[in-house]
Order: sequence, then C-alpha cells, then structure tokens
Amino acid sequence: MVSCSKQKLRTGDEMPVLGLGTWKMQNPKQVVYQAIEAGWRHIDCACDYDNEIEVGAGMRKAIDAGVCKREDLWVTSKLWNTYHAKEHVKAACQKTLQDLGLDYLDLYLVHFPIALKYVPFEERYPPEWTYDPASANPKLEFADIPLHETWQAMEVLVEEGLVKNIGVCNYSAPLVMDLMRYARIKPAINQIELHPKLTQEALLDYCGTQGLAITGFSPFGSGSYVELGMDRGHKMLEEPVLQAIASSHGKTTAQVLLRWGIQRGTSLVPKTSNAERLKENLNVFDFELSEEEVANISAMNLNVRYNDPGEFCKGMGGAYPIYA
Ligand SMILES: NC(=O)C1=CN([C@@H]2O[C@H](COP(=O)(O)OP(=O)(O)OC[C@H]3O[C@@H](n4cnc5c(N)ncnc54)[C@H](OP(=O)(O)O)[C@@H]3O)[C@@H](O)[C@H]2O)C=CC1
Ligand SMILES: O=C1CO[C@H](CO)[C@@H](O)[C@@H]1O
Repeated sequence: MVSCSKQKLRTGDEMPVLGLGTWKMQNPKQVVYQAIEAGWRHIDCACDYDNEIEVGAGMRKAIDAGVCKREDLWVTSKLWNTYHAKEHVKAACQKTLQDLGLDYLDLYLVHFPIALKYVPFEERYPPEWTYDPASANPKLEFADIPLHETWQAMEVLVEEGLVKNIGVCNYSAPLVMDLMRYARIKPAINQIELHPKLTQEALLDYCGTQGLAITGFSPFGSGSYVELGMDRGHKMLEEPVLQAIASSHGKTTAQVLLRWGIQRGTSLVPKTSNAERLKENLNVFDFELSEEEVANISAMNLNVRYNDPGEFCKGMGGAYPIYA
C-alpha cells in the first residue's frame, strides 16, 4: 500500500501529493476554507485565475479559526506570461503575496514558457492572454524576453526569501534540458497536463533523470475546458475502463484517476468547488491499483491535450496548436 502522501522535492521539502486546483473555482473563500477543514493542505493558485484575494481569504479564515497554521499549508502560485522581464518578476510575486495575504510562497512556477508584452497592474490585472481584449480583433503580443532571464529573476526570489521553491509549468523536454544547463537554482517541479488521455511517459522519465518532480494538472481531463467549449468528445469520468476498475475497488472514477497519478509518482492538483467532492477527492489513500490496472489506464493514452494556448488564442494571432 502506498501510504506516503508527500512528494519529496530536490530541496528536501515535502509537498502534499494532492493540491486543490483553484482555476474557475466558485466561491473560492468558502471552498478553500472547507477544503482546509476537510484536510487539504496544498492549494494551487495563480495570478491568472483572478481569485487570489478570495483564495487567500479562505486560507486566512482557516488559520484564524485554528484549523491549521501557515506552515502546515503548501501554497503554490504562478508567474504570469506578461511579467517575464527581470524587472517585473519580483513585483508580480509581491502582488501575488499581497493578494494571498502571505509573506512567502512554498512554490512559485513560471506559468508558461511564453513571454507576452507587459501590461501594468493598474491597467489590467490579471492581463490574461491578449494584449488588447477590448478591441474588435484582440491579439497576442509576444515579448523578446529569453527564458533564462526570467529564470534568473526567479532565483533571486528564493535568495530573498519570498519563495521557498521555484519551478516551471508546461515545459517540454528540450526546454527542461536547456533550463538545467543555465539554472543556478535547479527547478523543483514541472507542472504539466496529465491524465489517461495524455500520459506523457517520456517527459516524466526525462524529468525524473534530472531530479525534477512532476505535478499533473487537469487530472480529470475535462471539466473546466469543456465549460470553455473545448470538448474533445470524451467524458473521462465516464470511461468504461475506469468505471470497471472503480467499481471493483468500491471507489469512484475520480478517485481511480487520482490514485493512478499518485502511483505514477506524480503529485496532482484536481479542482472542485463542491464540498462533497472535496472529501471524495482526498479519500484515495486506503486502496491501491494493481500494476495491471495502472497499465490498462495508461493504455487509454491518445495524446489529447486541453491546455494548448494556441487554441485559447485561436483567431487572436496565436499559432494553433503550439504544442503539436
Ligand atoms: N499550470 C497550468 O498551466 C495549469 C494548471 N491547472 C491547475 O490544475 C487544476 C485542475 O485542473 P482543471 O483543468 O481545473 O480540471 P480538473 O481535471 O481538476 O477537473 C475539474 C472538473 O472536474 C469536476 N470534478 C472535480 N472532482 C470531481 C469528482 N470527484 N467527480 C466528478 N467531477 C469532479 C469539477 O467540477 P466541480 O467543481 O463542480 O466538482 C470540474 O468540472 C486547476 O484548477 C489549476 O489549479 C490547470 C490548467 C493549466
Ligand atoms: O492555468 C490555466 C489553465 O489554462 C489556461 C489556458 O491556457 C490558463 O490561462 C490558465 O492560467
């Protein structure tokens, strides 16, 4: 039985393997408070989710109520694409800290390996993808900022004590290879899309050889994206292979998906705004999938990706699909 619920990072820090996703969360203050009461200790945030003030208020409420202490929580946030320049990275991190009501982050991630033109906070926050969203024909505007410049500024955040760990999201193997060459402080995490339709074994193996732990986002493979009209024609939580395995263990398909990810050695950041599902998604440490079950789930792979910025920006000057 795999009972370990922490993922060891290269810094020696241990991150709870299940983190609560907050993208598109309804009633974040209440849900985050309920989550912490239910036992969640890792919250996955981002400036881009436009809710860090409410998420922070939920954490504060739990701390003030004595449910947990700040040091019991693992809080991750992400640097948005418009703040990649060395002179903007620290201010972006400080803004996130202020919004969350914290004086340090456990983990700060570069959200995408894509630099976009700077938008000042007072003009628009968060700036999201397009430079001119109010115009008739909104466009992506890229910025000439190399990733190593951004990483050097991320390293300074560790040295100044604003963040304990730094990492990346949505990095392919060649980008990780490059990063490992120039990083003085090596990345602790690569947070990538992972579910049975996108198993990314080669990337997992490669990051493993470099001491990079992996967090899987969108572990249920749909939900938020389907709400955005990005239907890939399958309903992950209703897949017959998963349903059969779930019923043989007396578990739900969501719990099987989380268990599959944990047994592959990754942490995961499932999102729910629902009080019952907060408990359901945490209740995955009392059963184990067999090697055959893990393999059968992995065999569902179709290399189907939801989080392709090119698709989000289709018709907005974005190349589609960026990751193909
Ligand atoms: N680094 C990056 O670029 C990215 C990071 N992320 C992170 O990953 C998190 C999770 O990914 P996300 O794309 O939101 O999607 P998920 O795969 O976590 O799916 C969320 C959907 O599943 C539903 N759901 C949750 N639990 C259950 C359950 N037990 N049974 C049935 N349905 C359930 C939710 O609905 P309901 O709320 O009603 O329960 C929602 O519709 C994000 O919130 C974000 O923190 C996501 C995308 C990109
Ligand atoms: O993490 C996230 C989920 O995906 C979205 C689209 O790429 C991002 O904008 C968001 O920040």
